[in-house]
Formats: sequence, structure tokens, C-alpha cells
Amino acid sequence: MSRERSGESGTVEDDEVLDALFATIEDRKERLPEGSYTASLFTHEKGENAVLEKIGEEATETILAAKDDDTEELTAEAADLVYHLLVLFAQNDLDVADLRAELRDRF
Ligand SMILES: N=c1c2ncn([C@@H]3O[C@H](COP(=O)(O)OP(=O)(O)OP(=O)(O)O)[C@@H](O)[C@H]3O)c2ncn1[C@@H]1O[C@H](COP(=O)(O)O)[C@@H](O)[C@H]1O
Repeated sequence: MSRERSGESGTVEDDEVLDALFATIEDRKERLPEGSYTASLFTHEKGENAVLEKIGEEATETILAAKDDDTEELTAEAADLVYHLLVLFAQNDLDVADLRAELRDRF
């Protein structure tokens, strides 16, 4: 069942949120607006290493939350991890559709 929620970027169904988030990431990549955290990952002096480091951090924080049996924190850290993975996809000219296709092929 899909639920509709309002976030900072508008209202979106739960099952559409990955695509909406990825479209936002692509928009930040193209426009590089000032004040955008996503844009800062595309222009970082460390290059791709900036997002790779964040993925490492968020993966560690996800593991620690699981070890603590803290399901709320686990959900939040997993969301941070997925967001940074999607930024990495955009940096490598991949699309969220590529991830869907890979998962579907294994199903
Ligand atoms: N989903 C996310 C998202 N998840 C995590 N983050 C950012 O990722 C960072 C995570 O870092 P940490 O948890 O280490 O927190 P921190 O202490 O701020 O870390 P540092 O950045 O200081 O190292 C934070 O700055 C979060 O704000 C995100 N930033 C943006 N998005 C989405 O991207 C959209 C566009 O955001 P902007 O690019 O900022 O316009 C937003 O509307 C959201 O939908």
C-alpha cells in the first residue's frame, strides 16, 4: 500500500519517493544551486571521495544502530545511506532505473 506524505520538496507517494528524490539529485547536479548540500557533493574539493566517505560513515552508523536495536535510528541512517548511494549513482551517470533493473533481474 502506498502512502502520501508531504516533505520539504512537496507531496509524493511513498512508492514514488525514490524517483522523486533522484530527479531532485539530477536537478542539483545540473543547476548546482547555492546552499544545496547535494550540489556541494558535486563540487567538493575531494571530488568523488566526498560522497564515498559519507557512504562509509553512513554504513558504519547504520551498523551501529542495528547493533543497538535502535529501529528509529536504523531507519534514519539507512535513509542517509540510500540518499548518498543515489548521489554516487548520479555522479557516475547511472540512474535509479539501473538499480531497479539490477534488483528485478535478481528477483
Ligand atoms: N535525503 C537527503 C539527505 N539525507 C541526508 N542528507 C544530508 O546528508 C548529511 C548527512 O551527514 P551527517 O549525518 O554526517 O550529518 P552532519 O553532521 O550534517 O554531517 P556533515 O555533512 O557535517 O559531515 C546531512 O547534511 C544531511 O542533511 C540529505 N540531504 C538532502 N536529501 C534530499 O535531497 C533534497 C535536496 O537537498 P538539497 O541538495 O540540500 O537542496 C532534499 O529535499 C532531500 O530530499
